[in-house]
Amino acid sequence: MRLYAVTDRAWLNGRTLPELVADAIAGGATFIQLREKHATHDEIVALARELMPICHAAGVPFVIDDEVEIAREVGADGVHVGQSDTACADARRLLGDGAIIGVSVQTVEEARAAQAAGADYLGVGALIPTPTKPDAVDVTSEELARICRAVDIPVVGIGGLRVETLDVLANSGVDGAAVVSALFAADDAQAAARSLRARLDEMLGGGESAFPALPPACAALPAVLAIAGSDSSGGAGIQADIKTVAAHGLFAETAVTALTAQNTMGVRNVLEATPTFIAEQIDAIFEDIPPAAIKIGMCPSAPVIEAVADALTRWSATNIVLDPVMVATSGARLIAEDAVHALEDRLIPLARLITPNMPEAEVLAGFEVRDEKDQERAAVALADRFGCAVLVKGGHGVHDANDVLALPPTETADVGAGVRTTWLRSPRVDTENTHGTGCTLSSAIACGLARGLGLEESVAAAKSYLMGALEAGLNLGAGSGPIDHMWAYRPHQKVPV
Ligand SMILES: Nc1ncnc2c1ncn2[C@@H]1O[C@H](COP(=O)(O)OP(=O)(O)OP(=O)(O)O)[C@@H](O)[C@H]1O
Ligand SMILES: Cc1ncc(CO)c(N)n1
Ligand SMILES: [Mg+2]
Repeated sequence: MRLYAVTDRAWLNGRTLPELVADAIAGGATFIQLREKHATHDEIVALARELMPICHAAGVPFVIDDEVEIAREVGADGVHVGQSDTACADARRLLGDGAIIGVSVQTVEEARAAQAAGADYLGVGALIPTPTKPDAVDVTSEELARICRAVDIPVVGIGGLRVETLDVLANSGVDGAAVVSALFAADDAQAAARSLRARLDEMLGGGESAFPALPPACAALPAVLAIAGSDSSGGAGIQADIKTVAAHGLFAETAVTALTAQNTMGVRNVLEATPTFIAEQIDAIFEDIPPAAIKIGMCPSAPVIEAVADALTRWSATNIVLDPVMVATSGARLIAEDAVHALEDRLIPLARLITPNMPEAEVLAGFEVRDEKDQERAAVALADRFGCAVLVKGGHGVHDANDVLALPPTETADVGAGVRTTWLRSPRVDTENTHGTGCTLSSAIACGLARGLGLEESVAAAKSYLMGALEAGLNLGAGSGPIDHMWAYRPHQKVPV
């Protein structure tokens, strides 16, 4: 609960709240509260449904201010209630033991009463005069310290907190800071979150404070199926897929297409599964736990591709993200020359989204893809040709790691228009350790789709997740090493690269 972000749409300036929340999380926000004082019931429900998957994709709890019924309706992780809102005990009765319930307090007495009523954390403030309350310091830093000493549950300070005023929390015993305009009025919410996190970790000690984890999985946990090759090094392939799906709090199922003897320096051998055995794996899965989304990775030969395509057609599978794996980061080929046609004729037509890197886009588009202009041209050409969405990834580019997403009319519901493109931009993380980034990204996108996110939001959330995994700075192996799929669950301490 180190950096607790309370949403406010007052300063959107052309951005969307999901974009701002994804940026805040990418910058280090660890808890999101949707707060809407004037929106209608339906507007709050719609906003919650957009924000929840983005939070859960990064392992961040999502609560709603005051609206207990809506929290129950959308399955939010909990609520935050004030002294004049629904009582904590009533909220607990409505939402159950697994919910996270926060209470606003201003005195030791209110704090003790909230803890006794079952609160999981407290919000204490306002600590700093704010533009809306220029003369009100409802709680002094001394009273804040007394409240922290009086209870055993986490406490966040709130009210007028920004990087310059965080010192008011020093030595108080709080677990974190709740901020509003410092994040949502900032020109760059991700940068603002980074600055706030850095100051808070410096002041309160690095790492995450103890805080209720996400509620236990509900019975209807969405399943994501990965049809891919095993990477013995654990960094890419089916291993990366399983880790990514688990990190998103979803249920991973797998159909293995091949075994590779591989490490960060290369692939020394490949053992293909038989087409029959691949079909048997997929049939077994669909007969029992049908997946909400599917990620297809390494399919090393035409017979394997035919078997996968036949099985997915047999099951009328949808929400398919196809990563057209051709070459590993180490440079080893992962598909037979003659299999590319089978990929184009049988698998791509089944996909909702394909995610070629630049070399793969070059093979599929039939022209050079060396810069962002080529990336966009290839994405549009492939979306036009196959009628699916196309994400041409920019990891093999020269400058930043910018990916371009081409959306066909079927994704934009704007049938009159042609293919629309949008860029997912991120700074290039200064690391050699990028093994499995493509596998991880495509699986994370499938997780977004499995949670009911739209395609653009799924790609944006997946990109944020991937950035965290890269920035964690894992440094294993003598070659291009793996990334940290579990970064969102670790204390936010940089692993020295
Ligand atoms: N150093 C980096 N910093 C930030 N993002 C990166 C970096 N390298 C790759 N990416 C991102 O990782 C994703 C995968 O891109 P890339 O082009 O590496 O795919 P790939 O070659 O299929 O990866 P893989 O090695 O898993 O096959 C893209 O979103 C890309 O922008
Ligand atoms: C098994 C497997 N699938 C995909 C990739 C792509 O990186 C890899 N290196 N290994
Ligand atoms: Mg790849």
